[in-house]
Amino acid sequence: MYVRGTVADEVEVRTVSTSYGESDLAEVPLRMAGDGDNGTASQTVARPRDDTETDLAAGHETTTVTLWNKWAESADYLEPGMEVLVTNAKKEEYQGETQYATTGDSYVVVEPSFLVNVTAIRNWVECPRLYYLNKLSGVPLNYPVVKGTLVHEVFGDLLRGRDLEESIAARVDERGLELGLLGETSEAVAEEVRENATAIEGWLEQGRLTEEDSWRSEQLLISETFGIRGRADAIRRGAPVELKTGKNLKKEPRFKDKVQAACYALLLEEHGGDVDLGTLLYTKNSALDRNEETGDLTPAKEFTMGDGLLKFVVRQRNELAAMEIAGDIPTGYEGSAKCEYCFEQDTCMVVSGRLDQESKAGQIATPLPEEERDYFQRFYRAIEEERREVHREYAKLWEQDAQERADDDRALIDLEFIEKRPLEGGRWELRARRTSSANSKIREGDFVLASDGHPVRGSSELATIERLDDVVVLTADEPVEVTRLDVYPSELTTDRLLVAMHDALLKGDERRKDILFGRATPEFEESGASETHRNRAGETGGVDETFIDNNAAQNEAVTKAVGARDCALIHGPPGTGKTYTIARAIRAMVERGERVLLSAFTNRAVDNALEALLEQLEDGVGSQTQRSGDGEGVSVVRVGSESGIREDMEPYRLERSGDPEDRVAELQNAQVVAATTATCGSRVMKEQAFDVALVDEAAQLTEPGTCAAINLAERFVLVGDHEQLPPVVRAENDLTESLFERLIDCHPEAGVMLDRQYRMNQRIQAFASREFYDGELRPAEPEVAGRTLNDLEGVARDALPPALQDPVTFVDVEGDGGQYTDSEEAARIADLIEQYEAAGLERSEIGVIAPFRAQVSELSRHVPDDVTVDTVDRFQGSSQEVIIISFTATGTLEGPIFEDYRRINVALTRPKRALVLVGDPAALSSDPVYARMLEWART
Ligand SMILES: Nc1ncnc2c1ncn2[C@@H]1O[C@H](COP(=O)(O)OP(=O)(O)OP(=O)(O)O)[C@@H](O)[C@H]1O
Repeated sequence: MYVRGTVADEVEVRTVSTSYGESDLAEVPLRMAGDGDNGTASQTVARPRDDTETDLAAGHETTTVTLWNKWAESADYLEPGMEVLVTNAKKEEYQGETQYATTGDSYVVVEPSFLVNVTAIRNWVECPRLYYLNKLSGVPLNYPVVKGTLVHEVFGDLLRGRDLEESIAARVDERGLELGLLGETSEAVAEEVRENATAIEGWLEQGRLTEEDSWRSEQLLISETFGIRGRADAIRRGAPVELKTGKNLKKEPRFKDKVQAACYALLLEEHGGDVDLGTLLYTKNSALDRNEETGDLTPAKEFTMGDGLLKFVVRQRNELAAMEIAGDIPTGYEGSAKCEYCFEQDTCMVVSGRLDQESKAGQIATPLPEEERDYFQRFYRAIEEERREVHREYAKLWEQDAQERADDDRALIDLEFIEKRPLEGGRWELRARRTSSANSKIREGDFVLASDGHPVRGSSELATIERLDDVVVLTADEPVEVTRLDVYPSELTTDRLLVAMHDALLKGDERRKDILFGRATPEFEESGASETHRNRAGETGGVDETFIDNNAAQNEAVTKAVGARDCALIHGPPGTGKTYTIARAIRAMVERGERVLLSAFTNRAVDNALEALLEQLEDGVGSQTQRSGDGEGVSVVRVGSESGIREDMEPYRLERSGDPEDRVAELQNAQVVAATTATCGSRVMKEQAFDVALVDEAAQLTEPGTCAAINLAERFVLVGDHEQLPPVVRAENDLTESLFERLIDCHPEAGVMLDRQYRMNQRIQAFASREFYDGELRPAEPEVAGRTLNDLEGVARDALPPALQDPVTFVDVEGDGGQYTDSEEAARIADLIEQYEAAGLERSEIGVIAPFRAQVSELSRHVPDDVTVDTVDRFQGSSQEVIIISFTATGTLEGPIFEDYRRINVALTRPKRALVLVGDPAALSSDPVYARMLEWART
């Protein structure tokens, strides 16, 4: 029987005398979420399946659960509000009340929904403080790590039956760029990987891999009971095999390695296995070491997985989870590691000194100013809250059923499996047919969980989506008879935010921090030759040039960007030529011999800006742009994955595989490097340095997200519009305000607002200009101000009903009273589209925006497929000839319909020639902003 609930009050831990001697116990007051009895009491783990929930499930009663002996240690970390799960509990009647207690077979799991990574538990056992430091500063690019990854990849290949030499050659080739950055040659690395791999091959050949041996290479495992997830290197006869590239000449496996194997054993048990054996394969303990007296001759060390070890692992996991939930910082005293043997001792002391943290290793270095320490703490917590939201996403993998996941756009379900085909190198291609056209967040190129029905309980594997239309084509390491795909929540973004913040504060330049914290004012070169500018190459020059002759604000923006010694901020309302201005500024910088980083939040924005830059460079420098730096012209590279980058930018994409020297030359010699801010936090990009970083869409980036890019450069230019969409974050905290917005407030003198727009008819822009830009936004040219549908070929404005002939129209629909959908509005919008079509407009020139996903689905049922229908977020950055907005509100309003007024600004500024607002005037006029909008639309 399992018991699960929330700690209702303080927990008391005490020692009692029993007939077996002294025992610790903890009485946990628990508000029950449910209990269950799976009827198989002999099983070690009773899994909390829905079908096992019984009596108390609906009761939410408070009871007491007694945790005995070592489980009392886990009770030490419990705080009211935390969740606890006890497996194999026994029910007891005490003074007429039902209580529970652990048995000899019980596990106690603290915060089971918080999925802890197996490697995190391993690091935690080594030293909790080390685990924290790794989290803060990330793993830098270094040879042992790259080599370790290569050996693991070759191991996987060998298990899948690939030839050793072929595998080594292919895997080393794939890492050309990283090896180049590390100054390694392919031959030397291949040789070293071969040495390591020989141990593995020898072991596999020792007759252990017989016909009966059932093997599986890497497997992603998630345990909803223990709150652990991880990817086992291999599973042999149902038991975990872990590969270690480090040396171990002792007879016994290292304890932390055993811990790792034990985690996988727990995961496998939950998946129905009965695991009592673990194997650790040390590649540096082979025939090479035979002469060593102490050496064990076989590289594989098998060990029995005792109950004590498995429980120890869960207790360690509990300690880690509890600390993460409470947001505490480990000091190092929690573990038994000895600081004097630790490679990270210096780092540990510096971090604790700079942040004034307690550490077993002690403190050195002077503390950061108090405001920086406060900032660190605030953002550390904010990022960790964000991480918790990602963990909640994991929990939804088993808490929601298939249909709920699909309705949330997080899964594609009910696929019909077609086939699995072996690929070269031992991987698999999987195909399945979609049986519905349901929407989802899953896109081509995504990494997803492909399963035969359930992502956690069934057979599942991480797979890449190669193609996504009626048939889904995936590639994966292992064949899965796929019938369902789930979004795989990734912590990579949060990991990188933390590292970016750490780098900005602990490694950051003092002048930069003075600017970020408002302690100094940004400086600019004066125009005129008296002031000089010196770039990294030592060349000088003044900003005394007209860059753009038909738009004064854009010209000022470029001048500021080029002449900024610290930073410049370009505020660009919709359609004001942000991309054009960025491109012109980069061209000017490149002409001055500077090395430039071009970044943005999304791949789409990076590609747009790059496209504009390529046009500029061809106009300006007058020579071909090219990828590698050894010819004439400006060398430009785009760093990112093949699936993320737009096809026409592919020629500029930095290839990662190939000869290390060539690859690294291509990157190092590039004058312009374009990458998303997430990629700027990658190990490869962190090795790069730039004179200046230009960041587009900066108002949509969190502060640490922006830091990932600007950390790499001496000065920076942020471009964005804080009156449009804010950063996309799950939690409500400090991350919701962008660095761009904060700096515009803090250093208005560093900002320029682009005030001429090239998109909207004058009538359309009037409201947004007044409401969001103090009336300063104006059409750039008479042609823009006067644009109408008549200018479009084949369109006759007169053919439209009179109401639609005006560039802005309000269509009054009372609505059906639904909360998130409105079928009346949807039906009316379908009619409007027909009317536009009848007047000669192409459907692809019309866009429909709705505040809720549910209304987007409703609209999709009414309007033809080739009309784009979506929420505002998907429309940001794009424009259409005609935009129709479905307000989906009847009667009254509670707060702004689009959550935030900035969303309505985005919606209203997408059209070029016609805007139609569809809604219930009674509801809209109850909000002052919408009331003003209504008045404008109706006049
Ligand atoms: N100085 C200029 N002279 C002529 N055309 C311009 C100028 N600046 C921008 N444009 C044109 O205006 C249009 C919008 O420019 P751009 O795409 O750079 O705007 P944006 O501000 O990036 O747009 P969004 O609001 O969608 O992000 C483009 O067609 C561009 O060529």
